[in-house]
Amino acid sequence: MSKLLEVSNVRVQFGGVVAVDDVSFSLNEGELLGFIGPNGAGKTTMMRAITGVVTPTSGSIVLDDKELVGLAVHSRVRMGLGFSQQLVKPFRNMTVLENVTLTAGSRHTRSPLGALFKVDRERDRTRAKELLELVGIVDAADADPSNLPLGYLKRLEVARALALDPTLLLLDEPLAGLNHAEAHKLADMIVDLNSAGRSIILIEHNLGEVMRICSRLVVQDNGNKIADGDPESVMNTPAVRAAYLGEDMDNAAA
Ligand SMILES: Nc1ncnc2c1ncn2[C@@H]1O[C@H](COP(=O)(O)OP(=O)(O)OP(=O)(O)O)[C@@H](O)[C@H]1O
Repeated sequence: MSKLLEVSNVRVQFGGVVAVDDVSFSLNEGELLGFIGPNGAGKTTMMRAITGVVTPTSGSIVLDDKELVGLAVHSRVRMGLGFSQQLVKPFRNMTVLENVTLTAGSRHTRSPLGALFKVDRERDRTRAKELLELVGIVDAADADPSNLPLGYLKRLEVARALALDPTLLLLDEPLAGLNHAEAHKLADMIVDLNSAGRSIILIEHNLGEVMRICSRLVVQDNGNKIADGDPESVMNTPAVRAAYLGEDMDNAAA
């Protein structure tokens, strides 16, 4: 299996806080990797280092044999990176379909204005509709996102990430705030995306779903990587159990 992403010795420091401390891991093509750890472990910071929102103090991040560090976010998106954020922030003055259409249009241009002009392009609309069908919210295509429940918004966020047609999809807590049935359904959808060939890194606190769907886990605690391997042996690692002490593992896995 060939390597798609290689993160080497990445360190991110905010003033006196070392959020990510010399972390290395890799992702093979076609993998669904769970990236987990307790609150404040530095997971989102690592994701932001990969997307380019934060700049590592040191280290290297290579996607498809190309160094990402130093490149702007839009360049990384063009190179095949797609991501959904922890906090869902759709454009509220547009319908759900327009939100995804606009993102699909932004694949063709760097300028937000250019993307706006492309909003009516039939090709992007058709693609956007397909994606809404894929994530199961096509019934809300004409709705204003501000009227939608969180379960829909989370799936809208995934559809927007997919509109960029990424080689590597980074999902930051897509299941957060969803009830058991909604989380299960969205997790199944993530599996489907992966089965269709999409490589995925899933940052998630819902350990039950992570254990169910991921083929490998990387665990970060307090900025350090403490485990990397198959889900069962990782969760049985003493360092991982200790990291989650204080968090109720049974609750986390519920
Ligand atoms: N922009 C920032 N400026 C200063 N400190 C930050 C910044 N972003 C994150 N941190 C700090 O870095 C550490 C790691 O935070 P991060 O959000 O990456 O953790 P996390 O594992 O994603 O947490 P959670 O699971 O709670 O979302 C925390 O101590 C946080 O306060």
